[in-house]
Amino acid sequence: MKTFDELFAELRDRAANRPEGSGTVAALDAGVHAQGKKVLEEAGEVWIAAEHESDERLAEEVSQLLYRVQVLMIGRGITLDDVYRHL
Ligand SMILES: N=c1c2ncn([C@@H]3O[C@H](COP(=O)(O)OP(=O)(O)OP(=O)(O)O)[C@@H](O)[C@H]3O)c2ncn1[C@@H]1O[C@H](COP(=O)(O)O)[C@@H](O)[C@H]1O
Repeated sequence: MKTFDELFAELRDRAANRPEGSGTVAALDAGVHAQGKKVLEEAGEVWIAAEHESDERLAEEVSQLLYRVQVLMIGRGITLDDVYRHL
């Protein structure tokens, strides 16, 4: 179990250290266009799960959307503070 902030720190570490086999490194290397498509794809899956699937499936899809949003943020070089100041 990890929090949103802990996942972000972990992904930034992946970006900095580029361990072999990391899906995050591959997603970052794919560029912002591909990262954006993943965000949209996962958002659609969240919507479908919310209307038609179980709470557990919905929670899983939300977790994947949060991951994809964080990858996009790191790809563009923005931080959690950049976002939090708008909340
Ligand atoms: N939380 C996630 C996470 N959520 C989603 N995903 C990726 O997103 C995929 C699911 O999304 P899709 O629906 O697009 O599935 P898919 O089309 O089958 O996947 P792809 O072929 O597109 O990769 C998963 O198979 C993972 O590749 C994640 N990948 C990694 N994490 C966490 O990120 C951290 C770093 O991971 P690595 O970079 O892989 O070491 C670890 O803590 C992981 O648990």
